[in-house]
Amino acid sequence: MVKLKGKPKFCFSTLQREVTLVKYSATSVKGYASAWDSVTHYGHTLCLDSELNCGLEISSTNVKELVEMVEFQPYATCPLEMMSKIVQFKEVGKKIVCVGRNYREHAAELNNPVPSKPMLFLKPTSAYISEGETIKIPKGCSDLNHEVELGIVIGTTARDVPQADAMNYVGGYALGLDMTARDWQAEAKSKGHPWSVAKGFDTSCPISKFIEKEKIPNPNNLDIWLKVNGEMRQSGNTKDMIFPIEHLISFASQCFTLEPGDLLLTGTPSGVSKLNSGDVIQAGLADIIQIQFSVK
Ligand SMILES: O=C([O-])CC(=O)C(=O)O
Repeated sequence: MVKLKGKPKFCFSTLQREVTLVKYSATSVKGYASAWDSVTHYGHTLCLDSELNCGLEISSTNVKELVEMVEFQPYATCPLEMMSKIVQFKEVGKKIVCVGRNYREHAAELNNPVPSKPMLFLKPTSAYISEGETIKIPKGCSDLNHEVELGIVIGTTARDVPQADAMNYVGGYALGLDMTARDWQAEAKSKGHPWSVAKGFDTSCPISKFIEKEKIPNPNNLDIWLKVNGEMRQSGNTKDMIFPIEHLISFASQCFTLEPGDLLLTGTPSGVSKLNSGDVIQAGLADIIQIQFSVK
């Protein structure tokens, strides 16, 4: 049991009820919790002690102490109900917005020009698979490629947001693969057709579980890598993105209303290569998360 010292000072309203944010420290994360609610928030289940309306019982084993009351945080304008929902972004999100050619070396390896503004395309959410499921080489595809990417999970509805405010709309992150039928993409490119089939087929978006926003203080400087059968194929850093996260969110929000749970995939570093049935893909984001998928 962790007890708050003194009276809560900072309150804000959610759709449900008035809550107070408190800050607690843990060995690995810092999180925010409501003192009068029982919510799963950033992966920690927090329960109100009914006797002490300033008390919190935190079920996570590594929470050490309550640090302080915190001031109103812009991202907390997302109602707590919604915040706990975006952890389920695969279920609640309505779209996957992808960015093409956001790393110079990747544009060069496929002989593509570097874009002067973000190049966006969409995948359907039916493309999602989670660990334990298999990437299926689509029938008729003879050149399935991996593209590892940092994903941004939108936390709050974003429309025409300026770059300076863009990070306030981030709810969290995920590590994703933008699986690409390269032969189908090449054919579409040559005919001036869209990439929907080459990029949006079933199982074309293997994705990690939700990563808490707090775990990534600077998403614009993160090692990102991918191995096939234990061999490193892609090894990059998000600092090499042509358009950083703030730019991408701002730009994308001028094209589409970004809604809570939507995913923005930020482009892939160089090293993409052909996959075969039986291959095993491992990918990682700094020391934050690793994923594994097999190909069939
Ligand atoms: O298929 C491509 O090369 C475009 C793309 O998605 C990326 O650059 O991440």
